[in-house]
Amino acid sequence: MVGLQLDRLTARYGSEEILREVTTPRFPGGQVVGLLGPNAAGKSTLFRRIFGLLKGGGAVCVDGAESSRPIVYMPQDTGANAALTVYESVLLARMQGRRLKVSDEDLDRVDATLAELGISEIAKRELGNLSGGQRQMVGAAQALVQQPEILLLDEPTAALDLNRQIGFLALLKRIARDRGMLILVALHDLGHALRFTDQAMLLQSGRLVDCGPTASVITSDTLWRVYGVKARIEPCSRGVPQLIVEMPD
Ligand SMILES: Nc1ncnc2c1ncn2[C@@H]1O[C@H](COP(=O)(O)OP(=O)(O)OP(=O)(O)O)[C@@H](O)[C@H]1O
Repeated sequence: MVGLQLDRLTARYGSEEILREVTTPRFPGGQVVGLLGPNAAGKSTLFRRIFGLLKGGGAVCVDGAESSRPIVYMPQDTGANAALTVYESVLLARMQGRRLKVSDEDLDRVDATLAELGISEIAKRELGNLSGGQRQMVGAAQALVQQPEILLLDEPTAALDLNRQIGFLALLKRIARDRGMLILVALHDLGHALRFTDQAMLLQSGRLVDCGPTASVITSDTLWRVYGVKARIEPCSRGVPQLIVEMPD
């Protein structure tokens, strides 16, 4: 099964150093790993660096991959080519790096991905006419249809309503477990992170300040230190950890 480990990764924009020697343990396939941290902490930059869009020091170590291009990245803003339908855009994403000839398996995979994400009914709509949430789901479909071994998702739930946020994150957890995929997902909702991620990486000003099982990373102490928020974590009646935020004075 695939694994990913980051070894002293750095990245800069011009002369400004953004990532400062980010080193992690090996994350194995089958897990969902939350990438957490305040605005401008460097989450998107880390994804770009892992995916190879940015160069820098250190190493992205992938082991156990079966394909030559195991990583797929869904950026925060996936953009929209208005001339394409949803179906065409997802098929186009599927064909990236493959032979030009579309097979029945490719078409089946597009259908299955749209169905899995609950967006089959908008397959024939043009991208330019979609709502923000619909566009975000299509972006997720474009990423998942490629059947990556490692998937990097940058705030994939930011435009989704509560029902779809929960449905989508639960789906990610199932997909990771069932297909042995490693999913790294940047999230601002720490309650969702507690519920849906196995491990978490917490970034602050380009440094990894904590990494490990999510419940050990999201604590009253780190919330105060990193986010400046007073909060406590308590299990609900079903034992699921809940984040209870205190109002600022
Ligand atoms: N193309 C760029 N050129 C120069 N600086 C950039 C560029 N992209 C991002 N930055 C800077 O790098 C830092 C990290 O940005 P990044 O987008 O990685 O943060 P983030 O943790 O994803 O933030 P957010 O939660 O707000 O999306 C910020 O200070 C940002 O202004």
